Amino acid sequence: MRYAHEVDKVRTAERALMARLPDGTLMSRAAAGLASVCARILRGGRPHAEPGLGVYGARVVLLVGGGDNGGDALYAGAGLARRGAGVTAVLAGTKSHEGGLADLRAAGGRVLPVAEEERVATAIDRADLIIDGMLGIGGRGGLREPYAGLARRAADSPAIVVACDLPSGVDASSGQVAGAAVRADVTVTFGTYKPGLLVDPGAEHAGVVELVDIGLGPYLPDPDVCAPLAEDVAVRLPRPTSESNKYRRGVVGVLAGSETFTGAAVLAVGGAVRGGAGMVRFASSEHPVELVRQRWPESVTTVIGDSLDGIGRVQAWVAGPGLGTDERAEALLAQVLATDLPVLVDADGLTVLARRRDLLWRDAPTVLTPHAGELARLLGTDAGEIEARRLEHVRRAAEELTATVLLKGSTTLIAEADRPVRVNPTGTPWLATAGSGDVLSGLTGALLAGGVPAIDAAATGAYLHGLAARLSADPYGDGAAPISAYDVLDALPEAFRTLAG
Ligand SMILES: NC(=O)C1=CN([C@@H]2O[C@H](COP(=O)(O)OP(=O)(O)OC[C@H]3O[C@@H](n4cnc5c(N)ncnc54)[C@H](O)[C@@H]3O)[C@@H](O)[C@H]2O)[C@@H](O)CC1
Ligand SMILES: Nc1ncnc2c1ncn2[C@@H]1O[C@H](COP(=O)(O)OP(=O)(O)O)[C@@H](O)[C@H]1O
Ligand SMILES: [K+]
Repeated sequence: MRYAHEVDKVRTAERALMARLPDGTLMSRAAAGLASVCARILRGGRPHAEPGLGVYGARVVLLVGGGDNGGDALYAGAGLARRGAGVTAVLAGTKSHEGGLADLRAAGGRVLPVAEEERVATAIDRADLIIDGMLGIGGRGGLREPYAGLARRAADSPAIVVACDLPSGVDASSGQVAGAAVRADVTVTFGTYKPGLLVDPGAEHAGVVELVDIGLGPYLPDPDVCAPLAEDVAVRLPRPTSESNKYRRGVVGVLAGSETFTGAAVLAVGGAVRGGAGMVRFASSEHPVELVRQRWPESVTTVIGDSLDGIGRVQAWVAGPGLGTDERAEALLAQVLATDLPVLVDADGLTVLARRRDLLWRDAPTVLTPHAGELARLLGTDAGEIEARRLEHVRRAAEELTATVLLKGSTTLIAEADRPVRVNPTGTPWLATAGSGDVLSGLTGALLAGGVPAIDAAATGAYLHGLAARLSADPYGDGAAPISAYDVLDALPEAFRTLAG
């Protein structure tokens, strides 16, 4: 698991640790870690695997702000200068870290005030590697000048950009980017991950994130956000044993599709079948039932009117994809939510819930899987607001709607009240294709029916779904192609095997 802490918690932990150490110890640990990652990158090591030019003679530019983030960059630059790099520090703050500046000078580094615009521009344009040390966890809001101009210039330079602690302009606690911000190829972060490095839009600005241990671990409280690694997800996968039969593995009820929308039902049932359900019971009107029966003969289908009576026993429900939003859909959704079973609500089901939030007052687990537009309807705001502050909104939704909320998008977030928000690390932008969300709901429903707790089912579903999409869009890791929701379904067995193996 990668754990992330908000700024106030990082500061409290840093204070506790600093009180036990000689002055400057933490900064020198941070700077040493940063310098060694930069040296590795210059030599062509991971996470930049291209043949490197080496540290000796490399042109390194430090963008130095007025706070401790600038101090880290100056000390790291001094370290690189001692290994033979040509280091230029661009001083952009109203002041600069004195110790760091003295160390850089002593190591033979060059110093340029930001006001020397032409020389600064030339240095940035010719750099092999740029260290962004303008703002760290002390940053607030979008970058102001002259930082914003330096960030733009760095973006146009062919240099590799390495952010110190976090890309300047990214809000450390939320991932919000309110204006200009640095786009890094690599971010070297200290002590713990910051939520803004894992959650978009910040995550996208951070590139590959490397954590440097500065000894903060014992002083950190519970995390605010975490991103599971493959092994964290693998242990939660339900695996059939010799004791298993189709009922014990979990029966999923899928309430989806309508005379107008049939594809969503076929995909959601497919997600449930490929998600490892022992059995899928599909309830809908005539046309979708006919199509599901043809494509998934292994499912048990029932044509229903406006009642679910006679469907048979299930252990969890998936309700909503293609269901429509009329009174019948509302009545059926109400019946599903009146059960004492785990229920996942998606798509049209969420639109119905936006006008019938009272249906969420239940004791059994409820998982909601909105995209930003659907969540906006549920919370009475607009999608742009949700996208800009995804973390805040997914938390608010989990609390107000008393549900496990999986917010889809470029980084999928999963929230449940009083728990760290989980960030899904898999996926690809190629997944943004019609119908892929229906596959996710079926798949997650199968995990719920298999007895996986709601937050783990949602996190495992999102992980497998994103992995399947990646395996299908870019099977050899050498170039991606467009995929359909069906391709994601077809890649699910391989995603399971990859994860379990
Ligand atoms: N406190 C510690 O123990 C450690 C701190 N470290 C470093 O210290 C950093 C935090 O240092 P600071 O607290 O000095 O804060 P920063 O260096 O992040 O920046 C603070 C300064 O930036 C200005 N500023 C804020 N937002 C701005 C904006 N949008 N545009 C322009 N200027 C803006 C503020 O006025 C303030 O002067 C960490 O990110 C990390 O890099 C590391 O050395 C590890 C140890
Ligand atoms: N920019 C993106 N990068 C990566 N994944 C994305 C992006 N945009 C959307 N997705 C993913 O694509 C899927 C789309 O689901 P959804 O919006 O429900 O579509 P549909 O309703 O057509 O099935 C979700 O899993 C979502 O997380
Ligand atoms: K920075």
